[in-house]
Amino acid sequence: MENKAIKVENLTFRYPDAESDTLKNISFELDYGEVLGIIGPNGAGKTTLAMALKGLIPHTVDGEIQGKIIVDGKDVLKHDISEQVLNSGLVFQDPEGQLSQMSVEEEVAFGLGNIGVPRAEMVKRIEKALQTVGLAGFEKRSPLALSGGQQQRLAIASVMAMEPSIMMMDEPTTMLDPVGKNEVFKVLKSLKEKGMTGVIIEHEIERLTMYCDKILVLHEGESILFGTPKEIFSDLMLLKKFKLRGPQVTEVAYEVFNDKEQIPVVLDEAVQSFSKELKA
Ligand SMILES: Nc1ncnc2c1ncn2[C@@H]1O[C@H](COP(=O)(O)OP(=O)(O)OP(=O)(O)O)[C@@H](O)[C@H]1O
Repeated sequence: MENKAIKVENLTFRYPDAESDTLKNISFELDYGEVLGIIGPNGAGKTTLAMALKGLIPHTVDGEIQGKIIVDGKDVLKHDISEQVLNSGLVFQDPEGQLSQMSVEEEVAFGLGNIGVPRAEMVKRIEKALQTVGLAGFEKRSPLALSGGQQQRLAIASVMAMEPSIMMMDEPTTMLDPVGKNEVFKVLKSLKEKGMTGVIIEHEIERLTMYCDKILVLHEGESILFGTPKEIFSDLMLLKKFKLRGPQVTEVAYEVFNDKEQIPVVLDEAVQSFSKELKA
């Protein structure tokens, strides 16, 4: 039996008064336990797609939508937004903008209260979520007194505690300094190891290759490429056609290796390929 975490079929969307479609006939599937990275230039439609997967489109953001979106077995276009909260959690770019409560533990509790999680269960979930993102011991602090990386980890904990079947993140590290970025990527890596199903919009291609199972490349609202990081990033010529770059190791290796089948897309792989080349 077919059981996909996400199934998108011929999704087309147009904002009210827009002259053209922002999403054009997009189709892809994601299995449970897989992480999808969405990349593409500014204005390609990445955030719009994330909002559609989450059900914000069309339930809170208006527009003309066609096609099918099934997330965790539910038809997003037919279900009310309140049901989507349980389905998929969304972490945004701006860490401070998504925090509103007085203390770290209240921040995590807030969403749980909204979905009616009983008190005892809430305490357990808060502890587990803060532990996972490395914020145990910060329960009583003000979210606003945290660093950017800590704030974003708190935002992730708040979403995680709701136990959504799919975690969605829209550029969760873009506004962070290198230390904050590393902190968040470490958390994402550990969530991935725990079997998280996720969707992440991210500009840091090097990072994406490390923990995404699939990559979707959007360009002017169209899904131009979909596949494994290896399939997508080793074809540099194709990426360049759409003004995208590959991981740095791939770009360097492309100049060195004749056998394009052997082009690495992650650092570990590159080290192996280069040492083999040097020995040859
Ligand atoms: N509410 C809206 N009404 C009309 N057009 C919109 C609206 N929101 C976004 N758009 C347009 O839809 C297109 C896709 O925007 P979107 O934010 O989804 O792209 P993106 O790939 O996430 O870009 P970025 O990388 O800059 O965040 C853009 O042309 C944008 O101007």
